[in-house]
Amino acid sequence: MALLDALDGQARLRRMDTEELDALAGEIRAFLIDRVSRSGGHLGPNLGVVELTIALHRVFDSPRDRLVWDTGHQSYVHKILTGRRAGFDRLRQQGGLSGYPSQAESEHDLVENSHASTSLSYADGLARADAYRDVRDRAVVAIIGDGALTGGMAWEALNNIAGGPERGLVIVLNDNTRSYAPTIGGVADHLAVLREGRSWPGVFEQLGLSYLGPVDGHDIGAMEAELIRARELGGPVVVHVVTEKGRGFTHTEGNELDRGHAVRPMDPASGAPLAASAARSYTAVFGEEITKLAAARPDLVAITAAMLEPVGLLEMGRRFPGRVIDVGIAEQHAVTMAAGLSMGGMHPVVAIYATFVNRAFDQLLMDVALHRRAVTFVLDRSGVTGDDGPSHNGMWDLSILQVVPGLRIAAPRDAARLAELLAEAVAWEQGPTLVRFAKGAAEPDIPAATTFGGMDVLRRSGSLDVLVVSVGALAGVALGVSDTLRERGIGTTVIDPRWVTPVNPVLCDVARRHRLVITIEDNSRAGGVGSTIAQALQDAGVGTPLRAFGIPRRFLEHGRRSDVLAGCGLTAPDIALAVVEELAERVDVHVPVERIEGGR
Ligand SMILES: Cc1ncc(C[n+]2csc(CCOP(=O)(O)OP(=O)(O)O)c2C)c(N)n1
Ligand SMILES: CC(=O)[C@@H](O)[C@H](O)COP(=O)(O)O
Ligand SMILES: [Mg+2]
Repeated sequence: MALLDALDGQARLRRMDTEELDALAGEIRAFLIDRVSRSGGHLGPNLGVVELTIALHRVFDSPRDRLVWDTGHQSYVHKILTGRRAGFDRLRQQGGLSGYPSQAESEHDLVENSHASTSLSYADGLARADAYRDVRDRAVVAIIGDGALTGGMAWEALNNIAGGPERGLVIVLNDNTRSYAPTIGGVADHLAVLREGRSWPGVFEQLGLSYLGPVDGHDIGAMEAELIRARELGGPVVVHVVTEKGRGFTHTEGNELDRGHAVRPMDPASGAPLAASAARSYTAVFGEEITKLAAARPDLVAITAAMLEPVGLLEMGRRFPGRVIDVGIAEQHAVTMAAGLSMGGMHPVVAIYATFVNRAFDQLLMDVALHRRAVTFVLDRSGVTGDDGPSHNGMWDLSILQVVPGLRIAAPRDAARLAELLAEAVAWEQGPTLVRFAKGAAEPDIPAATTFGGMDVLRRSGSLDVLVVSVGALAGVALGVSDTLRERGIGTTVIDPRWVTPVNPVLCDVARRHRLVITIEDNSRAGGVGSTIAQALQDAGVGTPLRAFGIPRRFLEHGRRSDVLAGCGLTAPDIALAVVEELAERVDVHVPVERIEGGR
C-alpha cells in the first residue's frame, strides 16, 4: 500500500503519473476488498468507482468544488482520498466511520441522506446559490448512478437545470447498468443506445444540456480529459461515464444478482459469509408467503422499487414472471401505479423499505386511500435498521401513516404472525392494508396465551396493574418487562393488537380496567402507536394514564440495531425501571425501586 500510505492529500494525488495512478487504483481496490469483506457494506458500488473518484479528485478541488454523491453508498473511495482510510477498521460501527457521507467526518462531505435521486436537486440549489452570490470560481459536481436516474426527482431537477443554461453544473452519470439488478425502463434502454455511441442528440442534449461521453469509467486519463472539458464548458453538462459495478473482485464481478451491492462480512478468498444466521429473516418469510398467496390469487401482483431480492420478491418473480413489477427507484410511481392496478381489478402488493415510504406518503394518502383501494403495502426494514445510519431507519412509518383514513396497519411480532397478517391483509378488499416488519432474523415465535377481541394476549400475570401493549418485533422486550415487574409484585397484561391502527376499541375497554398503560414500539414516539392509543383512550373517556416507549424524536447515528435500540432505552430493564417510577408518580403505587438489573 506504498502509494496509499504516501497519499497525504489532493496535491500528491495530482502529481501522480499514469503508472502511479493505475497502481494506486489497485491498492485502493485491495484495501476495499480487505476492509469491507470484514465489516460488510457497499463493496460492489465502490469497486466500480475507484478510477472515477480518483479522476474527480484530480480535476476538481474538493471541498471548494462541491462533490454531491447521490445516495452516498459509493463514497468509500472519496473517503479514502480525503484522509479517512484509518476509519475503515470501524466502518458502519457505532462511533466509527459512516457508510455514507458525513458532515461531522469531513468538510468534503455534503449530503448525508441515503435516499436516492436527490443529488441533482442539491446541485441545482448549490449552482443557483453561487449565481445569486456571484460566486464563479468553484464548481458543483453531482455524481448520480443509472439507477438513481430512474427516480422522478432526478428528472424534476434535470428539467430545472436545463432551464438555467447560464449556470455551470457538472453531472457525472455513473452508468454501470445496474441498481441491484439491471436498471429497467426507457431510461436504461436509452443509456444503452448512448453507450453504443450512436451519435444523434440524445435526451440530455434534447433537453438543452451538453453531453460528453460515453467515456470508459476505468480509464483515469480519458475521464480527466472529459471532466476538464466539462469544468471549462460552463453551463450544465452531463458526463456519461461507463463503469463496472463490483470490478476487480471475483465475488462481486461474478455476482449476477447484484454485483455485490451490499455484502455481509465474508471470507474474501471463498466469498463465504463469516456469520450465517440460522433463523429465517422476516424478508424470507414474506417471500415464501407471498409466493404461496400468489399461487392461489391470480389477481395478486407485486411491485418493487429496484429492490427485487432485498425485499424478498425473487421467488415470486421466478414462479410468476410478469406478476412482479420492478419500477426502478420510483416509489411514488409504484404507489400510484398500484392505485391504477387496483382500479383495474388487481390486488397490488407494494414491497418497499419502510424509510422509503416517506417519499410516497401523498400517493398513499391521495391516490390509494382516498379512493379506498385495496392495495397492500409491505414495509421491510421497519424500525431501527442501524448500520445504514439515520436516513435508513424505518422509524417514521407508523407516525405518518396513522393519519391515513381507512388504512389498516399490522405489525407482526414473529414469522407465524407475519404469515397470518399478510394473508389477512391481502384478503381485505375494503381499503388499503399495510404490514411492517423489522430487518434481519425473525424473532422466535411467541404463541398467544389466549386471544381477546381479535388481539393476542401474550401474558396475564398478577393483578390488573399495567397493561403492556406490545407492537411488532419488540414482543420479547414486552415480556421481559412483564417478568421484571412481576418480581416486584406488579401485575401485567401483555397484549399484541396485531392490527395496530385503527385502534381496536376492545383495547380501550381493557385499558379501563388497569392502573397504567404502556406501549412499546420500534417507531418514533412522536405520533407513533402510543400516541394513537392515547388519543383513542381519551376519545373513549378512559382515564387510565399511558406512557409510550419508542424511539425519541431525533436522528439515530449508525450502529448495530440492538445497540441503537438500547441507546433509545428500548430494553426490558430500562422500560421496567421507568414503569416503576411512573407507577409511583402517576398511580401512587410504591414498590421497592432497588436497582433493576441492566436498567439505567
Ligand atoms: C428512494 C430510495 N429507494 C431505494 C433505495 C435503495 N437503493 C440504494 S442504492 C440502490 C441502487 C442504486 O443504483 P445506482 O444509482 O445505479 O447506483 P450504483 O449502486 O449502481 O452505483 C437502491 C435501489 C434508496 N437508497 N433510495
Ligand atoms: C444504499 C441503500 O439504500 C441500500 O443499499 C441499503 O443500504 C440496503 O440495506 P440492507 O442492507 O438493509 O438491505
Ligand atoms: Mg448503477
